[in-house]
Amino acid sequence: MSTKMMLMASSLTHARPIACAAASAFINPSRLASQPPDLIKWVRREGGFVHHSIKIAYLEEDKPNGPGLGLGLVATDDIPKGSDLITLPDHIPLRFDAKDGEPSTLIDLARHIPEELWAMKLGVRLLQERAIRGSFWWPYIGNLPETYSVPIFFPGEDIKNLQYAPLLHQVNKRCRFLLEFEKLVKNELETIKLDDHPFGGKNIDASALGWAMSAVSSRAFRLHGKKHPDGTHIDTPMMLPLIDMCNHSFAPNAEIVQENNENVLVKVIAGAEIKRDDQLELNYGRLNNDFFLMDYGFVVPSNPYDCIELKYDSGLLEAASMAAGVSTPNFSSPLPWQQQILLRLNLHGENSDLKVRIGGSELVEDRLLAALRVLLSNDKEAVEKHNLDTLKSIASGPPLGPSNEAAVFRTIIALCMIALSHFPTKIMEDESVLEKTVSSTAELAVRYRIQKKSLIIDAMRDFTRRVKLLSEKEPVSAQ
Ligand SMILES: C[S@@+](CC[C@H](N)C(=O)[O-])C[C@H]1O[C@@H](n2cnc3c(N)ncnc32)[C@H](O)[C@@H]1O
Repeated sequence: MSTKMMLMASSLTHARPIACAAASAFINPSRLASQPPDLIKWVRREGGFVHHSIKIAYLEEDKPNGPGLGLGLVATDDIPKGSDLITLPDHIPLRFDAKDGEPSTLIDLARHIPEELWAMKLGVRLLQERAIRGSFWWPYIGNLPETYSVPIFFPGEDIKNLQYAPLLHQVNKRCRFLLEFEKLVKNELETIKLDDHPFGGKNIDASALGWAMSAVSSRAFRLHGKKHPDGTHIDTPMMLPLIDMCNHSFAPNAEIVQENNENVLVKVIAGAEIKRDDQLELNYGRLNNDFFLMDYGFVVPSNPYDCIELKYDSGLLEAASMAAGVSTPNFSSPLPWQQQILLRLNLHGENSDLKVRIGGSELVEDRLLAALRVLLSNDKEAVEKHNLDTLKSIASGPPLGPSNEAAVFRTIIALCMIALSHFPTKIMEDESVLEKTVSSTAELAVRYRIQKKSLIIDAMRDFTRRVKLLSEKEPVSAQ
């Protein structure tokens, strides 16, 4: 990683007027208001419903996956499955609703935000409300954390400590965007009259923008917003006060339901029986740990959706197949019929998508599996007997025979070994780092990289077991 990137990242940790406080405050992030307003009372006063057996509580639980849970919703009594827990009327969620055709500096600024950073778009809206004295949303905003444990706020050294190139690339990209956007915001607002200033004349720097982007990425939900003329709905990211106090679980006991009711926009119901003192948990989605860390600031241990990303590259595949003892010239010069299949897999050609995944419950991305099966076979007729779906499926057994399948799995094991060798430290060394006293950001970075390495090792184990099973069925040659 370049020094430039570390500098950029660390520059976001500077606290300025509207800003995100230093990364060291992650352990117990305080709220924007020193004495935050009562959010439950506010939601009820505004016509929302909150189940009488719910409270907001500080969860001291020492989670081994991040800086702690912070606040959460907890049941003060047993709640039966199916009960309504929270309902919010339409005017409570905070969204970026540009009125058609109406000129606005905020809309002009939002035009410069790439689609993938949608959280920044809603983030500028949040900053606008944060700057308004007496904003309708202040009871909500005052309850937001002052800091976020996302990598854009890590000191440069701890970004480096993540050790995983695809994530470093994403963090770098976000930091670069924030610094560029800071300049653009300054330019656009330099000569604006105070009355038209979207942030009440306040200075908005990269740190403030990063705070807002993280507040949104860690708390917003995508719901059906306005209707298209054809009746379908536009998915709109919204901040859902109080509902966003629910923490994440892949086995949640609460669910978000969108109503077709004029007065209620969204509600949360008990998806399972909830016992007294249980936390109310929602599923944030089938995300890998890169997204959990970048958007939410924590990692999920043994996350079934975690994976590693590789570039489909002939040099890399050649090296892996050679290490696996199954080398073939087909990776660098595929035969014309093989090339046709690579085209259909979108691994060849102009608009190809060369990012492929290994690990997690999917084990190996289906496109990579099919490509390896095809390239490690010289039997055109045998390949053409199968449709693409069969070639992509790991569950349907070895379509091109056990020895082809074993060669494929060995190549994947070698790819895993190459990926593992790119991490500068071993898991044992990482674990010994965690035994020492380290900063919360260093700890989070080390926990993240341990999870990445563990998933690679798990995938290698799984494929080794599969090779063994295949060799029990039929003696497998090295070729
Ligand atoms: C939607 S908010 C939930 C409320 C939040 N705990 C708070 O204090 O405001 C999401 C944030 O909660 C924390 N969080 C949620 N689920 C978690 C989990 N399973 N493990 C660790 N932290 C979690 C993370 O900081 C995340 O960014």
